[in-house]
Amino acid sequence: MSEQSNNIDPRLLELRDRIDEIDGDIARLISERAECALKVAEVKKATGGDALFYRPEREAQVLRKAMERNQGPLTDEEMARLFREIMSACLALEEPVKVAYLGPEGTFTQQAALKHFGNSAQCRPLAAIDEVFREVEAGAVNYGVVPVENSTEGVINHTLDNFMTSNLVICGEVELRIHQHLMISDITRADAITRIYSHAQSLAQCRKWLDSHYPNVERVAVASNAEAAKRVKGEWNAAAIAGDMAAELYGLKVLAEKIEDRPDNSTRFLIIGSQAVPASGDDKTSLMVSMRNEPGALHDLLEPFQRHKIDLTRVETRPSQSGNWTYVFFIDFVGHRDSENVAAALKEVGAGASDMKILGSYPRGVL
Ligand SMILES: O=C(O)C(=O)C[C@]1(C(=O)O)C=C[C@@H](O)C=C1
Repeated sequence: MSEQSNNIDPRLLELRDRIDEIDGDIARLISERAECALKVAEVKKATGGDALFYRPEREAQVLRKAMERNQGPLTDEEMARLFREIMSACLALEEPVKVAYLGPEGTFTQQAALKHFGNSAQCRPLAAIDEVFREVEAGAVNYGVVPVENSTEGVINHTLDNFMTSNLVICGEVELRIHQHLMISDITRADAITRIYSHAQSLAQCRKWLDSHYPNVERVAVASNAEAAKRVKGEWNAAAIAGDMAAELYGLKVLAEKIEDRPDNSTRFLIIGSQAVPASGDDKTSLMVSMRNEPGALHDLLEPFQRHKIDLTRVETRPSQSGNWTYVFFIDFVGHRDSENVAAALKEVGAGASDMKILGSYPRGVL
């Protein structure tokens, strides 16, 4: 026995033996679970047609159960995160899911993709939101991840506009707490910063902090936070505002942490795909409606939701691409399109609208 293990407290040795035993049990059970997933894949293949290995509604149920069952001491979120990874590995055994996200690597959208699909998914960065839509439409990937709204800065219009012309459906949502950091490279002189790079939304989310700490420094908007981090690598007088992943990916040093003006700063992302998702038991629906431009039109549009006791979670207006002074409303509400009250409300809204498109019903974000 080494000198070191001679000195170890016997209580610690005993506890570690117990942990080894438990790990053995967990490993056996995970393997058993993976065997089950393989059998599920066999059943799906035997059913024929377009076998759907990834099941968003089932995944949401598994994660919710993991949280409900949890008795501590781990938090419900930690427990669900562990199950998220187990399920991601099981799905990869069945068939790896291919996901495109708004890149480059190191963006918050990549973080959202990993949070939603786990580390066993095959994730690929694309340069623009339109490209993510296009790759999913072309079938080059199974799903796409795009940002849709930020709690400080509002909607990402580009994503909403894509839905006007796309036939893809929303299959899920992910919410991410966004922490912005000021970062520099190893050649940057921290006392000589004259330029700060970031995405326009991130610069806006840190406006007050920048006003008080770097009032005279030029703020340069670039295509993404990861792009900002990349640029800083070669510049001695520049800093970037980006998240943890970008700092790690480009080996940057964080000079100031969590500089976002609002501590509850978060971004919502959508999972887009080509197949409608059945009800999971706790779902949301997104809708796109165009209305004639008349007094009371918005009231008439929203009235059926109130009558059928449906909770609206968001109403957004965008100018229509087809004509002057017509508007398109993006509406999110609680409930699945197959449930009775939602189906009834949708029928009435559709009858009163000049156009209506259901963008999808999908499980409410669990993690
Ligand atoms: O239940 C299924 O349909 C499965 O394929 C199993 C499983 C899981 O590991 O629990 C794996 C992937 C699906 O996305 C959902 C759940």
